Amino acid sequence: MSVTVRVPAKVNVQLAVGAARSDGFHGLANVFLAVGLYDEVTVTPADELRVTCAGPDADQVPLDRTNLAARAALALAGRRGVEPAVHIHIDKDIPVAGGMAGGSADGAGALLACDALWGTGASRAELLAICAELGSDVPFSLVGGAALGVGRGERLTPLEVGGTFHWVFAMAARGLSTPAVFREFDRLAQGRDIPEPVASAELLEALAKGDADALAAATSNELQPAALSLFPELADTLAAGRGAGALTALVSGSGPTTGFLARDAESAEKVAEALRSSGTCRTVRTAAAPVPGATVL
Ligand SMILES: C[C@@](CO)(OP(=O)(O)O)[C@H](O)COP(=O)(O)OP(=O)(O)OC[C@H]1O[C@@H](n2ccc(N)nc2=O)[C@H](O)[C@@H]1O
Ligand SMILES: Nc1ncnc2c1ncn2[C@@H]1O[C@H](COP(=O)(O)OP(=O)(O)O)[C@@H](O)[C@H]1O
Repeated sequence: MSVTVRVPAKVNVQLAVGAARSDGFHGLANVFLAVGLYDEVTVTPADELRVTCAGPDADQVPLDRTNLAARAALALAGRRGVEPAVHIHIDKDIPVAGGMAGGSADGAGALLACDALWGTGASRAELLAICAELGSDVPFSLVGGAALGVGRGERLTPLEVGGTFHWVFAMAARGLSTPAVFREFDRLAQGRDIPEPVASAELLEALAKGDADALAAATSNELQPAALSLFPELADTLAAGRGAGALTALVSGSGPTTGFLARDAESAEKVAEALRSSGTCRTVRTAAAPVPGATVL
């Protein structure tokens, strides 16, 4: 018997970043949108905990106990006094170290899958608490849709979305480390006053109305200058997408994946084609949003 869970990637339509806290994390106003690019996590009873991974970026995924899926299984088993004897297989389609929360998706997916496989019957609140221990982005991978994350991004309020948004994502030739991007943010912020991060009222209204033009006008990512400082070539990718008619172009979270909001599916295909022939990125994908969070198939 096995259980498979499908989990989406995310893009941050707003990422407001506060000053570094004493625990090393940064306070955020993080507006997440779940997008239709997915990893699938399958768990099967086995003699001992084992992780395997398939997909274009599989060689970059750790298969030891640092894998977020393994950590999720261990965390649930530890709390519930269950042996973590499970084979976790990840079918990976979300780019690795791309700023789209692929590892977080696998953590949330493994948690939900193990809960179903072992019949632990953990409450939603308990699952969310384990997710928050695993990483700041992991709770959102469980809930999906759209949400505002505050604290370090783990305290979520679901948001209403009044329509479908059409996105194009350009994957870069190499990854960017999230802690390195936050460190670069701190370096660039030295000597400046950093305001408390707050969600933009215009942005929340644009989401609620499903208004792509208004959303494009309101998107912002305060990690973007840091990501561009570490990976300057991303500016060429952003320019290529803008030139092809994207309503807005931004770095996704800590990057280096870049996201382009298009007016409709047809325009998204045009932007994708232009990015493919621009020679400024590794692969290009289109995806609609929002989509549900981790789901047992
Ligand atoms: C930036 C964001 C935006 O959604 O995601 P990515 O774009 O990397 O996917 C997130 O804040 C990343 O969340 P996640 O990848 O879960 O990070 P965590 O494992 O919790 O933390 C990794 C490291 O990032 C830094 N970090 C993370 C979150 C936060 N609010 N402040 C931080 O300073 C810390 O250095 C921390 O040690
Ligand atoms: N299941 C997983 N999939 C991908 N990366 C993982 C996983 N578990 C742990 N990692 C580690 O997390 C790092 C960040 O990966 P990822 O979550 O894909 O990117 P991001 O934090 O930029 O969204 C990787 O470089 C890898 O070392």
